[in-house]
Amino acid sequence: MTAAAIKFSGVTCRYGRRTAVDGVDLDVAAGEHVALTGANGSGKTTLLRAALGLHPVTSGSITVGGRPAATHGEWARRRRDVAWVPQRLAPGRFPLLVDELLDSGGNPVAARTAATRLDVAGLGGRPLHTLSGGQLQRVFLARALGAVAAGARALFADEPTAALDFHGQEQVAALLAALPVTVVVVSHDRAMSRACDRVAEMAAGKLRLV
Ligand SMILES: Nc1ncnc2c1ncn2[C@@H]1O[C@H](COP(=O)(O)OP(=O)(O)OP(=O)(O)O)[C@@H](O)[C@H]1O
Repeated sequence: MTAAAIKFSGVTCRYGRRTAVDGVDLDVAAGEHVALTGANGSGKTTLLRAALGLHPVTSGSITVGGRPAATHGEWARRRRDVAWVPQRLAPGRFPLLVDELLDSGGNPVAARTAATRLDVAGLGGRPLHTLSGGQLQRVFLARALGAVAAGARALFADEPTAALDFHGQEQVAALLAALPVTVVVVSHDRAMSRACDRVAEMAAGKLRLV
């Protein structure tokens, strides 16, 4: 597995007439770990979702390992290349079970090993919407670690420790720090920022390096 460089060039995203991400340029080197911080509503989630094709880019471009994504096949590859830990469960999803989610990352054995490490191994038969916030974050992370084992070259995580207890925050920061892939993690958690190589801060849709 080789880590992938990620390049955001002049990325602008809108919700209707509201600009959420405003001309963001960010180069993340292969294997680098970047913490993305900034006030609530400053555009962090939108920026990562845009890189995964979950929100449209109004202008600019995002490449992973030098590859843009435009066609259906290219987006499918992008989602294999970038493991994703979302902030919360998307509304309106059918009642997926924990085991089904873990298996969907591409390496069920690695995902279940990660689930054991993250203390959620016993939840396999439960529908996702019945989990607590912290349990759900651990399950999403276990799935993403399965995706990395299956060959993902980067991992994006959106506030993966927000619902975790103090021990969980330290555990997840250490786990992400040890990953040999490129990591971009949205976090308000200082332990996570310290564990990263670099901190980038967003303010009102724009990015500045700290
Ligand atoms: N579905 C949506 N429809 C309309 N506006 C949205 C939507 N999602 C986000 N926004 C707006 O886009 C802007 C950026 O939101 P985003 O969720 O990217 O911020 P964030 O930095 O991740 O915030 P937080 O730290 O609170 O998670 C905000 O002004 C927000 O209100």
